[in-house]
Amino acid sequence: MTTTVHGYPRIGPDRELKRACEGYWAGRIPAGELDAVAARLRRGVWTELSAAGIDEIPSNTFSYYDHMLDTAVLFGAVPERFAGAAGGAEGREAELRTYFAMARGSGDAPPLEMTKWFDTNYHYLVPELSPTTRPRLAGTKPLSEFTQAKGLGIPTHPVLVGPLTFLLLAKPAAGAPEGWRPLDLLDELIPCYAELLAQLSAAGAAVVQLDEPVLATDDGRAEVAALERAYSALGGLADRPELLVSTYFGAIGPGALDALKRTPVERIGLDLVSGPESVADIAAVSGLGDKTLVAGVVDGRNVWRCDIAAALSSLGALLGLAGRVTVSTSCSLLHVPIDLAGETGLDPVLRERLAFARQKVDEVVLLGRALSGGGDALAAELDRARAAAPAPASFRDPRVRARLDALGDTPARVGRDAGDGQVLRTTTIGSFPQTADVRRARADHRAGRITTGEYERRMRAEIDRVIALQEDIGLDVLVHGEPERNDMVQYFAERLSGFATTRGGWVQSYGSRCVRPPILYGDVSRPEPLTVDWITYAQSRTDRPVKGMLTGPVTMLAWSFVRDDQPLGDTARQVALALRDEIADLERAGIRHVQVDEAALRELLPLRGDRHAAYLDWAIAAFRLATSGAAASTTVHTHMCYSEFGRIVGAIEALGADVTSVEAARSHMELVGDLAGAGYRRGIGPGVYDIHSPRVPSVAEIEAALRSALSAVEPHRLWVNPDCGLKTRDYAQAEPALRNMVEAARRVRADLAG
Ligand SMILES: Nc1nc2c(c(=O)[nH]1)N[C@@H](CNc1ccc(C(=O)N[C@@H](CCC(=O)N[C@@H](CCC(=O)N[C@@H](CCC(=O)O)C(=O)O)C(=O)O)C(=O)O)cc1)CN2
Ligand code: MET
Ligand SMILES: [Zn+2]
Repeated sequence: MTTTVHGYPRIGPDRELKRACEGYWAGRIPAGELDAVAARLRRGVWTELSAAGIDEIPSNTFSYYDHMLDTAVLFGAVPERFAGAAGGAEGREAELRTYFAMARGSGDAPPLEMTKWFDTNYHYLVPELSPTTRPRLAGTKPLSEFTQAKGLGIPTHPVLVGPLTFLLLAKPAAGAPEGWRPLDLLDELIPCYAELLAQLSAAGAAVVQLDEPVLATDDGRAEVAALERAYSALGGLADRPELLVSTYFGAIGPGALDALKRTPVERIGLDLVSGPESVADIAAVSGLGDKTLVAGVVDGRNVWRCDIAAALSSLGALLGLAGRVTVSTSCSLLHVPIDLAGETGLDPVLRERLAFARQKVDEVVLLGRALSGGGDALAAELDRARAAAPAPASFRDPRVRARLDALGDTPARVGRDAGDGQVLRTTTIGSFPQTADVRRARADHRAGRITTGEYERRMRAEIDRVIALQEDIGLDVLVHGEPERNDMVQYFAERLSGFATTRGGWVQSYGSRCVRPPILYGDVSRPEPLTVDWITYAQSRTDRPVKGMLTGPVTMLAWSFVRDDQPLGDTARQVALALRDEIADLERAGIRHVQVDEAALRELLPLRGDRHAAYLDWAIAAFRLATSGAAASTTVHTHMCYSEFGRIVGAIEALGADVTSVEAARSHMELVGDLAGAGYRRGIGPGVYDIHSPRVPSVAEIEAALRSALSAVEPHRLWVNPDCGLKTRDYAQAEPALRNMVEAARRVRADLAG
């Protein structure tokens, strides 16, 4: 019985990669130093996995920014607009500048679009392909990382994004003919993979892992013929390593499984945690013959300890259905924090139930040993697991359960925001730039270098500044700027019972940006108001309305690690109840606008269409529970990130918010038309510029966006706002952008009036 993991976190135990990349971008460190940090981090991962006893160690799971971007660069898919991005630099420096320009933009060249990696909080850069793209093997990253590991005496299996996933996640570049699909490049891309496989084989790689998570989606499942063609071609090569096609984030279904079975690939990886029905699928295709099943039984997406007894019994059942079984994680460990060891502040009762990446590696190794007949270590581990098994009674709160039972289902609220004669009202999404001073104040407070009083004084000073600035810019509905929040989810988790937060449990969200997802382990309740002091302080500084700012139930769940002992919908209701109480307190304090962010509503949408309705049911019910207590005179706002809303436009109406702000800058206001088409009758704030890029939009382009939105929505329903919060920008970008936005709204209003 052998063991492997599909991938490992790449940011480093102390977010070394974040600091190195940000240092390089700011010109503080040269390319050579960045590369040296990266090489040390890779070595750290390989030696750790090797010392832990993992048999088959992955390589090329490292990335400076994102593995989809790496793959685009590897196959020469660098859009023309980045041709000048190297700016006269040469060699490695030129390579890195072009690479980061694709991720972050440079000069007039906007970056590649960024979007969610399946249903995770990781974001990838979307490759742009067109019929004129000529794929070629243009890079050496997988080969050089393999060689680096080999030089350390560690044989690894290089991991590549598979051709189907790469092409199905790519988008047609602007100007590609209607009806053309990136998948049309498959036959041209296969020889590039073939060339790479030959190189890896020559360098000594015995196995190569090709990741095809797209097979867990409806789009992927529809491409079974392409799947078979691709892997028959790669499998048919004379000169190649063994191939592992690894799939995750759900079952791939008997169709795709049978297709893979017909190809010559030697190994198939299945995620038995998100797709337990895979076991039946394997039986349905009469087993995998002499192929190896790489069985993902240790959850790579959540932080709960593996139920070793259950994992053993499912592995046992699989032994007869494949030539060999390799124990693995369900997916890459990219999505969990690195090590529990540093989290000494956690309640021991909870801590005992947790496993981060490093602990999951041990679980995989333990399962491998157990199945190879090493029973001793196992007996102790089984005892430990049994002791931690049922959730302790202290994690339950009967009062919360009784209140929820009594409330039952709540209808959508009947909003009344008719604009009061105002049109094209201007606002922002909530956060203002998190300056170095603000973050330093928080770090100083945490370390005890400044008192709570001093910390609060500094945050109030920041709020004063943000309010004064918004008045000066001329915005209509103001925000307090969220300076007191380390993160829009963690801030609330730190104040709600039932959540635990970590000191250093960082997980990459995109590029150098990381989050510490809280752990939602017990019944949720609100010991005291969460935001009322900050919002009422902000409101006391201005005559204009200030929006209260809350994070919605779905987003709290999506960006936390959530208990798995009850349906997500039940947990969401508990969070919603706490928010409902908070909104009541905000209203009592005189607040007239409340925004409940559901940034992750789209993200948590199940990958399979047949599961959408059930998800949307509980997601909408939770939002309604949170907001339906609000008075008709309160304007309830919500905000959602990302423009792919096609499948949830109907749900947006059902939430019952008076105003919905969404990302739309990149989709040219199409969303406004879609919403109108789906019968949405409430307020809409299509983001009029992209905050993810440092570029300052011109008045003219914002004006054009507003005019195009007005073709689908009446002026009193149109709100004017950026497409997301400003926390990742600095004031040098945020302030001129907001001034241009307000000026554009003024011009369009003047036209409407005249
Ligand atoms: N949870 C979540 N998911 C999300 C988003 C989001 O806002 N939150 N937004 C979307 C995009 N994703 C994002 C994810 C992270 C960040 C982000 O800005 N992260 C910050 C960290 C935020 C944070 O937790 N800040 C803490 C800790 C900051 C920190 O690193 N402090 C230093 C010291 C600070 C100093 O001296 O300057 C340290 O601890 O070492 C704070 O402010 O208190 C970062 O990586 O830099 C932005 C967007 C989608 N998913
Ligand atoms: C990622 S959605 C962000 C919403 C939040 N209110 C902010 O402005 O930062
Ligand atoms: Zn957002």
